[in-house]
Amino acid sequence: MEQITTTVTQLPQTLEPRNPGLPLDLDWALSVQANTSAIERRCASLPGRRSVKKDHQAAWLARAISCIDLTTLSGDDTAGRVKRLCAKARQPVRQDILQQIGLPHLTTGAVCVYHDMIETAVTALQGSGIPVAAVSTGFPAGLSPLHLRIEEIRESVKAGASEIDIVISRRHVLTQNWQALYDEMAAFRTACGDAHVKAILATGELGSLRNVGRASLICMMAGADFIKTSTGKESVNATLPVTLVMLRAIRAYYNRTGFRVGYKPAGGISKAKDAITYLALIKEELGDRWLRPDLFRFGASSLLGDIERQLEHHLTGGYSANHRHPMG
Ligand SMILES: O=C[C@H](O)COP(=O)(O)O
Repeated sequence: MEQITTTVTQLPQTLEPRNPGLPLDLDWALSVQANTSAIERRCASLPGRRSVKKDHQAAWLARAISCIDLTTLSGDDTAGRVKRLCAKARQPVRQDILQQIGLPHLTTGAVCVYHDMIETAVTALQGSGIPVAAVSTGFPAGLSPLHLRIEEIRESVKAGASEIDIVISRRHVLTQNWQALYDEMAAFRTACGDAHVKAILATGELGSLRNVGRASLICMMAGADFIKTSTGKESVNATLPVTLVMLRAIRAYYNRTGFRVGYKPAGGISKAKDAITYLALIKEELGDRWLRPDLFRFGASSLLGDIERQLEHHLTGGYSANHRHPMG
């Protein structure tokens, strides 16, 4: 596969104007269809067809690291675990490896935590420029009262989160109540203020790829900065078919409005080779501009460990044991 051309250190930070959203265009949303068998065929051919040449592997893996929202979302999270995670975000790979690949200042894209851990993460990341993302709005089910979900966003922004990962009400999609979905998303966006908002669709619970495509468009119309597949807690999380549908919705939205919305697959992505497959699909569907942390993130708790092992293998020829790459 062709090399990623710019190195991570040369990447500009956020350049994009924020997506301001549009009035709800129901005709457009309802025109979205999804040919499931064609989508599945295209995705099935992808991992075998795309192979990254050895020389380019380190650049692709480094790019993947720069796009990780390094995540811990467990009921037993502690300040100690979050601090260790933040140290890992600051220095995701052994320093000698970072030196060898010429990226001594490589960091992850963000750290993603529950509300209670925001202040700990903000303090631990001070001076690094790494943003803190908080999951919000009654994550993962999103079934608490709307005014409390909105208040939760405000509290998380006040606590220092600069990115808010909201969950949509799946029932609005399942009952085709697109106006309610649009209004909810618009209210979440307003509550976020200057913080960027990622709309988690929980695609494994939306019933069909067509619903995924329609919900993607509606959330973008209501001002989402990113659309994200999953909470990581559904029984089916990020998949390539869902990714293809969401990327095409992002492309359609860009073609019509000129605004670039970001994409975040999340849940169950734990292997370096899978990360490269995702990057390759983004490159094919949206182009290089989307392969940067302001427009692309992996939501992942254990992907970094495997990438670190693969980088080490690439540079030394040997694999280290998993326990040498603890996450938190
Ligand atoms: O948003 C991130 C996900 O919750 C992480 O899921 P994971 O633990 O399967 O990597």
